[in-house]
Amino acid sequence: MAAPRETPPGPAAGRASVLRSRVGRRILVMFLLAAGLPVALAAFIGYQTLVSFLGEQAQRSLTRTTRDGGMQVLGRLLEAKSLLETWPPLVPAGAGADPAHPMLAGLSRVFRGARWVDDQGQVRWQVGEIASTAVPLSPPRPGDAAARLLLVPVAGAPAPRVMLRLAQPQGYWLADVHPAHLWGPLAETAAQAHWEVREPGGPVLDGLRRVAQPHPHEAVGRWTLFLGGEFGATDWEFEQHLPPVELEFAGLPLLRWAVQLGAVVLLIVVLLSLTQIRRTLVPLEALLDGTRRLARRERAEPVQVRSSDEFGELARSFNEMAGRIDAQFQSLEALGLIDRAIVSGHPLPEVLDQLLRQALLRTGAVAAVVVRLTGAGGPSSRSAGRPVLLQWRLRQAVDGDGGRAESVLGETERPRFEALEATMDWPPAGSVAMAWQTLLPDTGATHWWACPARWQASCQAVLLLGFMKPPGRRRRHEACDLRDRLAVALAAHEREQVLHWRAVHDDLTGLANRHGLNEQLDRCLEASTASALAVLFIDLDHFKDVNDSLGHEMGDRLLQQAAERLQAVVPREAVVARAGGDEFVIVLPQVDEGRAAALARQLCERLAVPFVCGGHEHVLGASIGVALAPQHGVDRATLLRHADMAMYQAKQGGRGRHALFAATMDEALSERSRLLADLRRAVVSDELVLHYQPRVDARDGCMRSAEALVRWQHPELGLLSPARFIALAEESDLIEAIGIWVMREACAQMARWQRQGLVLERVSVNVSPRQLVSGRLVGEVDRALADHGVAPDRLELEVTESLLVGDAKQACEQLEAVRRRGVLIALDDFGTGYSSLSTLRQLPVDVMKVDRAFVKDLGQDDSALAVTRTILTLARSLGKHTVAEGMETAEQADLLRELGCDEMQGFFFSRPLTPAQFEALPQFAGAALASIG
Ligand SMILES: Nc1nc2c(ncn2[C@@H]2O[C@H](COP(=O)(O)OP(=O)(O)OP(=O)(O)O)[C@@H](O)[C@H]2O)c(=O)[nH]1
Repeated sequence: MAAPRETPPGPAAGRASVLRSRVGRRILVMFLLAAGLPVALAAFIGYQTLVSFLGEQAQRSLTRTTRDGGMQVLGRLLEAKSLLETWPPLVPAGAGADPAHPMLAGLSRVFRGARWVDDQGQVRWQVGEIASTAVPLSPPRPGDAAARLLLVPVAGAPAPRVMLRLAQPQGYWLADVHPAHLWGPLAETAAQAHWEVREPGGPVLDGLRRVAQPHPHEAVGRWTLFLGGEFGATDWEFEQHLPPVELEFAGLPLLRWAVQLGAVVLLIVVLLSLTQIRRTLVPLEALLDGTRRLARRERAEPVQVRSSDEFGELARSFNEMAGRIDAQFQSLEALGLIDRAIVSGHPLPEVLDQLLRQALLRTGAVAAVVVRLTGAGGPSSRSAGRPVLLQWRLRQAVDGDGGRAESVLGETERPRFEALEATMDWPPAGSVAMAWQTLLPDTGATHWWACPARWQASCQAVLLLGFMKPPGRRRRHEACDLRDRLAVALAAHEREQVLHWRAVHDDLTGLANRHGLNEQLDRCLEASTASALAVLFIDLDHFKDVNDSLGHEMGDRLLQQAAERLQAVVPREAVVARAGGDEFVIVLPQVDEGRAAALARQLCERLAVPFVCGGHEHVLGASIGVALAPQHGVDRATLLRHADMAMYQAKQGGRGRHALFAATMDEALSERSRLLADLRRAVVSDELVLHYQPRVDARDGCMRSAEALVRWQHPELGLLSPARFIALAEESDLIEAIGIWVMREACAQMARWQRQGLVLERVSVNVSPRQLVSGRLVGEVDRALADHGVAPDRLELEVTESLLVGDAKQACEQLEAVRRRGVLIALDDFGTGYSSLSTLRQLPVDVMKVDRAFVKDLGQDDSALAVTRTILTLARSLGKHTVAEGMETAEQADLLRELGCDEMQGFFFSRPLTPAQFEALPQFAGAALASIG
């Protein structure tokens, strides 16, 4: 293929390009070969035939002239013979003496010499010279021919002498034939040819001058002269050699003629072929150029081929195809622009406007309208569920602004739109004008075509196109393409909206999530620079218990109910969000402190109303912290943090209430966070220590066991009691790690004492309900006992009644498992809880500890004595071992002993002691402790 050229070829360029085109050259060469070869072949064959014919002719003529030459030589011989015959047999008198005798003159012209020899062999007469030495002078023998030619070689001569012997009645003639006379006829033509005369196989006879260098291709004419009859001699062979020049010259005109003819033929062929090639190539070039332009996606100019043959037909088809492809390119380009706008997330109105413009341009419509049927404006929109006349554009203002009314159509329009398949003349002619048409300016359309844009089987929208006359198939096809884009654009927009909605909303409650809260709070803060704004941080009280006791599903339902209650209470303009877990945040724009506090109170009351879930009532309540902008903060983070602090304060203050943020809270909370961080470090860096408080047998005052109590040796604050950090640990989940550490350390200490020979029956440690919730208690107990080689019955675990609030079943199962190993379980703070007797009865406990609240009033308050008695009686009736704690006086000890308590513990006997102090107790050896208080 020819290399692509940039300039489009005109007719002149088309002509010039005939020889530049490879195809053109190839065809031309083919034509030339097709015509030239036969001409050349014919010329060659003709020439050869002619040359051969002329050669034959020449040969024939040569043979003829050779024969003529031979015949002339024969004539000379005959002349010589007749001359001798006419000579008288006797030498005429005086003849020999007179050299001017006319006979002698004739004789000397023919012979070089002649001699008459008589019968006796006497030379009677001689004229001229005869080479007598070389001549056999023998007389003719009888029977010899009268005339005889003799060839007499002469030393040094180029040819033998030709002698003629003629017998006469009294003698004979011997004459030496003059070579000039004999070979004269041949010598006349010696300028063009040369002759050779010889006897067969003999030497050359003629003695004529020879061409020095014979021509290699000379022509030769041969003829044999019979001499046997007349002269009794051997035949002479005549050869005439002629150079070939004459023959070639004879063929030249023909050659010239043939060349000229061939040239004329070739010229005609070239002209004809060029004409034909041009007729083929010019349309081909035009088509090729058209194809290239099409490939370059340049605007398709029709290919100009003015002929009615196949090329004309091809050009017409090509133009048609190019037109279609061009239209498709443009369509694809337009669709590509729309696609790009969709993919790059351009705003929906922009995408729709682009689409409507293209609809007008590509379909020839005078009006293009989008009616949206689904998702129009989101669930809260006034148009929800009703068709919306979303956007339109008219041909008469294609470059101006389009219309974007978002006009909501009547509910009755929906079924009409939904029932649509792509239809022409919709609504049918003559029907009442549709409501949507009245919302548009005058479009001038006489026919409407509706294309329903479906997405996942639901009709999202309808693209309505108004025409002046019914559109053709191609235009309808274009409309369908645009309709598909419309479906995609709307679906993408909707998906975007859903994704955004999901990103800023909480799935469970439908409220704003933390991201949504951040967005909206920022927006409110921007809008309320001048006015006040309140942030309410709400945390449900003891919500975890609901989860633990009823499961997460119930917890979820309860969160939903709480969210509904919040929304029902707050004003319309408030933002309600779920910040996470059981935490909600309400942003109240334009409220003062009093209004915010009143609303917080109202919310507390509302949330304190029991929730009904799963057929049961649940009392929850909430703690609310209130922070106000601008006095408590002007940015989102500060306001939320301060509201959270206030909420914490409300929790600390007893829950079910609200608290307004105060600057001091910040201080307290900062300290709390510092302490929490220190505690986290303390657990891993051995800052915790155990002190042991002896427990004394009420009967004999001997120390039987001890309670391990944790202390924190803070590097800066000194030794801290559990009251300073256990609550913090409980809130932060550090309690489990602390509980495990306490149990392991107590076992380790027991093992050390054991190795020292110090005997203690049991050590008791406190177990947090959270240790039971985690489900790891049994494993940790096993590991602690095994690691330190302590018998299970030397360990006692103290639990509180609060374990029954959560998943009591799981807690009891774990305690039962521990108990089966021989470890004792003590119920701490017995009497302060609310457990029913039947529940208590089922608890897997061995020991019941009477709370110090009852013990401390013994001897001062009769009711305390009554309660303590009841508790001890109850415990005994259940078969439990009893321990009373908080013993501070001897009176209390006496009373408890009287009431039948098994063991006692308190300052009266001993404060909690370090291991070293504990080891130093003399009672460790079994003495009564009563005396050491
Ligand atoms: N059902 C349910 N529970 C959740 C969800 N998100 C968090 N929680 C639980 O909600 C509880 C919130 O814990 P806290 O607020 O610390 O516990 P609380 O019992 O309310 O304690 P106070 O706030 O001190 O009264 C945790 O147990 C979480 O596991 C949720 O989406 N659904």
